[in-house]
Amino acid sequence: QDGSATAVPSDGVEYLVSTVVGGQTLDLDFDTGSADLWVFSSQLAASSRSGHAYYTSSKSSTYKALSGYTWDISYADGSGASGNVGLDTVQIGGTTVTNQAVELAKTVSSTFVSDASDGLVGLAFSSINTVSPQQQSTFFDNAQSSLDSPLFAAYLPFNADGAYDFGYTDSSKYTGSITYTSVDSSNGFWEYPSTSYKVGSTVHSLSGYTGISDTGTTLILMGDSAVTAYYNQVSGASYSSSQGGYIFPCSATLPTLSFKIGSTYATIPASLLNFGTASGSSCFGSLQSVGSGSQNIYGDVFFNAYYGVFDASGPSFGFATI
Ligand SMILES: O=C([C@@H]1CCCNC1)N1CCCCC1
Repeated sequence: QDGSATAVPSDGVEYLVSTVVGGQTLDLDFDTGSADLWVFSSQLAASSRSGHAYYTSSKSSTYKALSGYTWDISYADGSGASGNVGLDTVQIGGTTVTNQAVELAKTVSSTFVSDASDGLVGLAFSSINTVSPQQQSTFFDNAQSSLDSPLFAAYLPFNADGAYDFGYTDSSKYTGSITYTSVDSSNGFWEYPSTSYKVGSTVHSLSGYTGISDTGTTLILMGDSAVTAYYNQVSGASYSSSQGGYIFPCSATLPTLSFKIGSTYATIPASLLNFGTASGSSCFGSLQSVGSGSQNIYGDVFFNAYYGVFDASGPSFGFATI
């Protein structure tokens, strides 16, 4: 059944969605850049569970253990988690999946202990799920047959409650029309060509680059050529190793940043490109380096400006101004 679940911004880093797993309510981070649904669990050391809600399988009447199944995930930001696996009923908004693979954490890295989420719902393609010996399907893959349309959408307005819509697009959440581009899912991501960007009105080529729509990443991460070109246009900008990225005087005038999603530019307004105070009168940029490779990562800052539609028929990715 179609449904919508509220996404609440949490300390500007992530959006959390209240999710019921085997009758137990957890605040989970919806991550279109990975494909594991994992939760803080009673199997974690008490020190790792501190400050978090966690799932206890023995308290669920619908839990079924998958004996001998394990999972172990490492994210590009250096964080990670691992544990064992069972099946249970998962309810998100009005959409319920029975016998969803629920990955119970036995270990989580320190960033997860300090972050607000009680786990993640992976919404990338099931081909990159880490469960062994048999890969498991995502909540979205399992839900598709019960949805009017095989799609979900992310509405993540800046500093305000948003939503994830399952099975339909909600025209009250965007203006104008949704522009779609074909997705190449061969790497397991919602990935598409992204071969040009603009700093203000100046056009630059990004030959061979792709973009990945990742609601689990906070910022916009692009190749070093684009990041350098952008901050060259910001007076007083510099890379700060202590702050871990580009900073600039909070009084600086910022240009807009646009990048192609397929053949259509998405434009991020200057207001969203200042992520906030780094230290004193220095502010931290919402555009940072992805490091090596030719995959740009378009995270929550992108979704602060655009309603994002993840359509499994095709597959395709669509976006519309919010
Ligand atoms: O590991 C990640 C991110 C980390 C933050 C949470 N989302 C997944 N990647 C981004 C997408 C390409 C592969 C690496």
